[in-house]
Formats: sequence, structure tokens, C-alpha cells
Amino acid sequence: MPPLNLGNQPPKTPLNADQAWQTTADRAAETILFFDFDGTLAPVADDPTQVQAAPKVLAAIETLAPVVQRIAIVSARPVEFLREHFGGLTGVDLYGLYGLEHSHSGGETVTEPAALPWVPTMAELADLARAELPSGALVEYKRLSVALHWRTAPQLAATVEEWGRAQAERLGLRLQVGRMVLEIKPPVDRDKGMVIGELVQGAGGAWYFGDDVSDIKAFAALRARTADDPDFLGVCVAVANPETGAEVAEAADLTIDSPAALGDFLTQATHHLT
Ligand SMILES: O=P(O)(O)OC[C@H]1O[C@H](O[C@H]2O[C@H](CO)[C@@H](O)[C@H](O)[C@H]2O)[C@H](O)[C@@H](O)[C@@H]1O
Repeated sequence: MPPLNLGNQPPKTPLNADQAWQTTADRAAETILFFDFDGTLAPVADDPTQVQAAPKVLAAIETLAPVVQRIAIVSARPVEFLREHFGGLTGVDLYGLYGLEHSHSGGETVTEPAALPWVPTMAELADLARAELPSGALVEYKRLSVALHWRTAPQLAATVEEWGRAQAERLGLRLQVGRMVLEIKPPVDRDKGMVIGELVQGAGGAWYFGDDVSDIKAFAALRARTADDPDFLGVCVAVANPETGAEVAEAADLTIDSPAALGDFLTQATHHLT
């Protein structure tokens, strides 16, 4: 394998992406491509219901899916939401709600059993948030989590965070911060790092593309797999943004400018891999 100088190994040198794709091409059938959704495959929008994958992204994923071992979308969104965007693509696995739900290649949605007793608590929490938070805050109910957004009312950040933290403490729930959002989740051990750590066990390589702090756990899972097996090729790619971009880029091997630029990058990858 060519020396790629991956990760935060000092001295950190820029990753040669063409070289990494070429190495991937030699082991494509053993390679997994993981993608976060919001801010990575889809540009951020004020209204979370109105997002769409960036141009070229879906076509590139459709081309790559039969070539690699697996493509997986690993997101904080529910699987049913992801299905609306990727359901037409065969060979794409969906991991929703940080892995509390999954669906393999168009199959039924499977929910982590330990999370199910928390559905009523989450529904009540969403109702309470709508009743108590100022109207500028956006409450997104996702069956097994509640996301509290302040993108369109940044002046409410502290109020919303304080309210969310107090409710999580009162109800014994967990928190995940994100881009102008605080997510409240059941106390179940499941995150993007755990999902990736399990899926890469039998793989020869994996790429993970993400933009938010929850994606750093996924990067760490690839680092851990590489530490166990130096022949494993793990590539961590950040997608730039003004909120979490610096922290995520610091943990990544390379940074791509935007979801639109990722569409171009993946299209380039299809030329290496097909
Ligand atoms: O794991 P992801 O797929 O990246 O999901 C993380 C959060 O994404 C969504 O919120 C973010 O995107 C919204 C739409 O562009 C934007 O309005 C918001 O400010 C961002 O935080 C989603 O709505 C959340 O539920 C996810 O937790």
C-alpha cells in the first residue's frame, strides 16, 4: 500500500485522494462507503423537511453501490426519512437515529429493542417542547428522539440548550449537540461510532464522509480498526461548514468544501472504481 499519511499521525500531510481511491479500487469488493446525510450528502436548509441530496450525489452512489461491498447512510434522521431519499437505490443500507434503527438494502425497518420503551417519553417531550419553548425554536419529533433547532432564531440558542439539558436530566435522557441543534435521545448505548465499529470488522477498507461532531465518533471507529490492522484502509473525510467544520476537519484526513463538491468528488471516484 502506498504511504498515505492518514489521520492525525504527526506530521499530518494532505491525503492524496486519487492515490486513496486507487488503493480502494484494488479492494473495492471489500470496501464500505459510509455517508452522513445532513450537511454531507445534502446542503443544510432552514426547514429540515425541505432538504434534498446535492446534485450528482445520488447518481454517484447508484454507480458505486454494485462495485463496493456496501454503501451505508448513517444518520440522525429516522430510516423512513432516509428511505424517501435513497429508497430507490439498491444495495444501500440505512442506519437511522444514530443506529437505533436500520434497514438493509430496502428491507423492513428494524428498531433497537432497548429503545422502544422510550417512545411515549419522546412523544411527551416533543409536546412539552412545543408548549414551553419560544415559537422561534423548531421542535422535530423523530419517534425515538427530539431535536430542538435554533437555525432560524440563533438568539434562542442558550434558552433552547438550557431547556433541553434540564429535561434530559429530569427524564434520564442523553444529549447530542449538532449544528444549531440539540438532540435528546433515549439512554441506550448506540452511536455512529458503534455502528461503524461493528460493520467494518470483516472489511478491508472504509471511507466515512461527515460534517458534524457526531461523525467524529465514526472517524474514531475507523482509526481503531486501522490500529488493529495496518492493512485496513480507513479514510475520514470532513465536509466543510461554518459551525462544526473546524472540529470535524481536525479529526479528518481531508476536507471537501460542500455537499455539492462531494457530488463532484464521488463522480471522480466512479472513474477510479468502475
Ligand atoms: O446525522 P445527520 O444526517 O447529519 O443529521 C443531523 C441532524 O440533521 C438535521 O439537522 C441539520 O440539518 C437541518 C436541515 O438542513 C438544519 O436545518 C439543522 O440546522 C441541522 O442541524 C436534522 O433535522 C436533525 O434531526 C439531525 O439531528
